[in-house]
Amino acid sequence: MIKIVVPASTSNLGPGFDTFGLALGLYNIFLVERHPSYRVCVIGEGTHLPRDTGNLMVMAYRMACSRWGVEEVPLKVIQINRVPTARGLGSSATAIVGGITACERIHNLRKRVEEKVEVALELEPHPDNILPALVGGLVVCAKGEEGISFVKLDFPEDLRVVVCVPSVEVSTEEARRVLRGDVSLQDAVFNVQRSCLLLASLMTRRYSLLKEAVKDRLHQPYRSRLVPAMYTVMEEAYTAGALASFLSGSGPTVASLCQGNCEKVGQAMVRAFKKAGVEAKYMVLQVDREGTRCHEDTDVGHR
Ligand SMILES: Nc1ncnc2c1ncn2[C@@H]1O[C@H](COP(=O)(O)OP(=O)(O)OP(=O)(O)O)[C@@H](O)[C@H]1O
Ligand SMILES: N[C@@H](CCO)C(=O)O
Repeated sequence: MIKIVVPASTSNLGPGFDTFGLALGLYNIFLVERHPSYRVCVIGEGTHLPRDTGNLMVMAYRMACSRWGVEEVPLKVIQINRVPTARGLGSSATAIVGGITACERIHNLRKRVEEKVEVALELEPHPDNILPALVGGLVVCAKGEEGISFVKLDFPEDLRVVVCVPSVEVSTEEARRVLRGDVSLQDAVFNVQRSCLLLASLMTRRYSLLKEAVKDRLHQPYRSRLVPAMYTVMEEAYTAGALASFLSGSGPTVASLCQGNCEKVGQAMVRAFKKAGVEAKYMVLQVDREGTRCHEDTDVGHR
């Protein structure tokens, strides 16, 4: 049996829409072995997920087999999910990366990251959750005619990510539908400035700049109507000592970067959601620096 461990991720980080992704120390585990027919068992988050070939992990496995010219063998998959689904924490990316990695391992292939991303993009067209799930750390990515370009950067070790996960679900599809197809030059410039400032302030540890650097005009203003009290939750996080606060991916989770005060920030965000009538929970997470890892023929413990 092969154990594939894939990290959750938060993407966009405010202004870097479809560009920035950060791997988180929260994992979905896929236990995989050859089997006479496809079988999927889901433990933990997402018990509603399909148990057959309609499961995204299996779809990704089959897609990789087809693109890489190997004959698929049916799999038994046990998913141990810790990443909440439809919350902007890259759950679908873990499934896609899990399936592609299963193909690589089951069929003894060695593929470059770029080749894996190419397959993944057929199932999820934006790379900002896929790449951190694969390689870990803070990833800057760009999709072009020649394929994917990306750089993995070292995220400051002293920062934690406090994620506040509300009980409401928002699908990525819905959260992309509410966006505008065109943007003004002013808004484009606003986001370019802040995206660059965000990377510069993280790389030089100038944390006092982060609050300005995570402001966004391309997606958060439109998504705020899908996420009750979104801006209030961010404000309360700042009051409690957060350095930066933004919508995690397409939401509805709100993520805050903290150097200290993690519990205080988490509790403040939960209270703000509650005031708006929404139950929520928080988690204090490290950044994952390794990305997807595999253990073969091991005694499978639950990580
Ligand atoms: N762990 C998983 N295993 C298998 N399929 C999944 C998993 N997580 C999500 N999916 C599938 O991905 C599809 C798209 O999910 P969606 O983008 O709405 O949520 P998400 O990926 O959990 O959210 P996000 O990417 O914002 O974290 C869902 O229909 C679901 O079937
Ligand atoms: N960049 C994507 C991430 C989806 O999780 C979006 O914001 O729609």
